[in-house]
Amino acid sequence: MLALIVIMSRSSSKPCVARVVLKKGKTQLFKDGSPMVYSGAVDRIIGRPPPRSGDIVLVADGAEKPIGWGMYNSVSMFCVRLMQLEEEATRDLSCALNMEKLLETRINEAIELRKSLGLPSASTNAFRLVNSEGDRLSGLIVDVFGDVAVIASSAAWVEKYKPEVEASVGRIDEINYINWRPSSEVLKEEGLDASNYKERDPSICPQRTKVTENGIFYAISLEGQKTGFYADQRENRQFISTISDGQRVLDMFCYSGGFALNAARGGAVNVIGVDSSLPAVELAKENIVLNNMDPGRITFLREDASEFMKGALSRNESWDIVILDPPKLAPRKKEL
Ligand SMILES: C[S@@+](CC[C@H](N)C(=O)[O-])C[C@H]1O[C@@H](n2cnc3c(N)ncnc32)[C@H](O)[C@@H]1O
Repeated sequence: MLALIVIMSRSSSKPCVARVVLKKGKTQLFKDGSPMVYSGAVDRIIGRPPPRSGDIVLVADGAEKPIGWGMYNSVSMFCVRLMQLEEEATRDLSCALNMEKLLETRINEAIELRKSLGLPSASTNAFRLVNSEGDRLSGLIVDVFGDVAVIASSAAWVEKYKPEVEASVGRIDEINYINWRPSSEVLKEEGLDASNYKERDPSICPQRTKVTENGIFYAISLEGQKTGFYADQRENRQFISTISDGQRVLDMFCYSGGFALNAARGGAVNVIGVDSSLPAVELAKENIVLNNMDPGRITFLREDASEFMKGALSRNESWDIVILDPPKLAPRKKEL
């Protein structure tokens, strides 16, 4: 049974959902779960009037049989972000072709999954609640820092459904503040000019917050890099604390000092953190004070990584442990 066609025929409010028909041999990738339907995979689009950016569309195989539905974008190289596959819609019709309901369901699933992983826990109140494709919400990231949720949007549909996303996240008991952070550069490629979008409203969300992770406190600037904190390195940061006793440690690309602080807490005799960003280094220095650490054993320097390494080489300096957590070296093809 084709659940999506049944829904369409029953619902007078969705009378003309266009169909994006894939080229022969191009469907498996999407049936297997990749949500980004790139333009090169599309054979034709059926629908009068043709779909506009932000419309819900069906994605169909070469025989025009729907394999799922998603959000259309006429500008992006990903012309559809698949939101739900046909088989899932067949199992539970409640979310089929219904973005509001689907969003609420997916975000609730993400909350339950994190709870099953023990997040938040006694050892941390900083974690990624929604991880874009990983939680089948391509383009949406939600990080939780204590009672603040930072929402990073990198898809046009996320901006379109901003009120619904905020409402779903706002229903979480622990959350008192929401900070919306559009990824301007990526959204440009989605056809949105996000350069003048208002970010944090200081009367609604503070500029700073504080979290704890593995017994270390971190000041977070909600205007800082990405969402403000690299929650993904939690386990690696903790690992460093277990191998640092008596070691000399270099934390290259240190941001707010996470690896360095863990090394110092783990008994390192000397720790240096290096980052080219002044706000990052200031935050890292603030975190030394916040954690009552000995400033004689831990130093943060604002310097370019290559320059620092050239200097270290000429000074014949070496370390027992070197952590390298660099930014993307070639974020896009043209920079290769
Ligand atoms: C992925 S983040 C590091 C996150 C950090 N390890 C943590 O656990 O929070 C990469 C860092 O590299 C810094 N960075 C970028 N280019 C740099 C360069 N040329 N030299 C030094 N630092 C750089 C950025 O400012 C950013 O803080």
